[in-house]
Amino acid sequence: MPIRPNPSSRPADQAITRTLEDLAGSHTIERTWTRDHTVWKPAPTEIENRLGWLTVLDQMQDGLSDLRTFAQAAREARITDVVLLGMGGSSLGPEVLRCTFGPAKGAPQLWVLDSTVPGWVRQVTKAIQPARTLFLVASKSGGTIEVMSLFAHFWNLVHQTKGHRGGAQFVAITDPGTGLERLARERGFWRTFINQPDIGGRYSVLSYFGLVPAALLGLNVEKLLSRALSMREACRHTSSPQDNPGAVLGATMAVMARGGRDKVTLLTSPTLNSFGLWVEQLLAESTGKEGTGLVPIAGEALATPSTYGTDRFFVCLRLKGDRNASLDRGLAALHKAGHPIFRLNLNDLYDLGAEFFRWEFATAVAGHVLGIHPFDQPNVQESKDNTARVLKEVDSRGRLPARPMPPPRQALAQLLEQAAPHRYVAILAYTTPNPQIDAALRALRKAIMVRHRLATTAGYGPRYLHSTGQLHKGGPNTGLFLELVDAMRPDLPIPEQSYTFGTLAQAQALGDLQSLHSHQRPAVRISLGADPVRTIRQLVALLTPSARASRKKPATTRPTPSARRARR
Ligand SMILES: O=P(O)(O)OC[C@H]1O[C@H](O)[C@H](O)[C@@H](O)[C@@H]1O
Repeated sequence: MPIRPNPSSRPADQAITRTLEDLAGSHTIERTWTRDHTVWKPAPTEIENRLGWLTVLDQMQDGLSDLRTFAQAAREARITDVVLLGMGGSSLGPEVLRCTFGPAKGAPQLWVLDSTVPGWVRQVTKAIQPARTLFLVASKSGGTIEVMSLFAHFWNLVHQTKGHRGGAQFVAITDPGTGLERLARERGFWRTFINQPDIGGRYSVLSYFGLVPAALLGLNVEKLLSRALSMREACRHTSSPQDNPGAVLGATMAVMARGGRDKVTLLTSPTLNSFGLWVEQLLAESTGKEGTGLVPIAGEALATPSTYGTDRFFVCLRLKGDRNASLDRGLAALHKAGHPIFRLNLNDLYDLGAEFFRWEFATAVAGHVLGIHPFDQPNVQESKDNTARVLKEVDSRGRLPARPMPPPRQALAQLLEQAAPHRYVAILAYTTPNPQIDAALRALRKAIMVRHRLATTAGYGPRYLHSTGQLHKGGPNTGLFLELVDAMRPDLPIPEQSYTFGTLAQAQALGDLQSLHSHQRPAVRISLGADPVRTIRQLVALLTPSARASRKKPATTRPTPSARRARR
């Protein structure tokens, strides 16, 4: 078994074995492969037309030479940069490939832009030479507000640049018959990749949505696919699901969650750090509904075993030959302390292809075991509707609705007084990432984790809305939400819109806050002011008692009645 047998995990091992036996008895794996929707729900809605990821690899294999020719043509056109405009399933897989592999020699640099925060948009705008950049407009639905706003911005920019090649600098990836497909035709895009429509965004990394950027990065797409294909074959094992790597991971995650260990905590070799961005969307959006779900914890600092509560299930992705010393030490300590660990070993970076498929299959299996629908996202729309309402208000009143924001100290205290075992803190940062912000957010997570022994997540807004946002509202009511909102200065107009990028980002933050409150989720909003790094560091300081103070009084927080209720 992948879980180390020790006194604390033995009952869990038995439950996993029983679950795998049940999967065999109910023919769940065979029925998954024959696309039987009753594996998940009695009605076929958003199931029978969402299982294309099981077979898309074959179509992609047939398209390999086309992808190669396309990437070669981009090189010959002396493209220096590729900017991908997409959200959620259309951006996170490419972001993982970008961070993990980087561009091959002679290949253009890839920028993945999945934000409306003006500073972030400006950062990418400044970094590229518009006349020598290719824009990948990636959207399954072809109408996502962020993507269309970014498209309008870069379309304008390109057309204001000397030597531009207009529509020839744009490529679309979308489903058949979308508004984006039409737009691409009307504006004379270089190329449109029409994706198989029966694949949901978060299961699309091994389709055109992931493989077009992979080809442009100069990756060996054939090798990536062949690893995915091997894993797919392994995931066909039906008679003994214990030999099916996807089923084992899925059943284990679900059993662990049912037993209270619902924080799937990803620990990786340093090179694989970004993998969590993709897994977060897959697990959270697929399973975070009907008041249950897996809570993915990625990018958290590895800490001493006593810092973790009994709600953790660790999954380790270890890359052979990477700088693994600290990971190995941390794992050994966790193992000794009796924490359950599931280990996955990658021989080289291309094994990522296999992992993508394994996790997709595992998520579908976990969905079955948890009894939820792993292919819809019922609560994502609410925040979009709220954002639209806020924007309408801006249109009629000429400004964003005023909302009192308590001082940071008060807001943080108000949120964290509800800390209790099994809860988690989600930091939702509407700002522009840079190494200082990343470091400050990491420090904030660590401070919360050490002081309150809680799992933490951190996501940039509006990116997280298309990733963990579903879980926040539809999953277990155990999250404490800390929205950190940038001043959005200087702002940036969106061509042909009455609102700016800054207003859109603010409206998204406000819209999501309203959704969280309407689901009775504890959520506070803190303004990051003119100096976001400083503000975040101040929050860290509030949680980190000075050495002298901590000698006098141990840092404890008396749980409030609502926190006590949240305890299981
Ligand atoms: O690819 P698109 O249609 O633009 O969708 C982008 C994202 O939108 C929504 O938020 C969905 O919840 C995500 O699953 C999806 O990946």
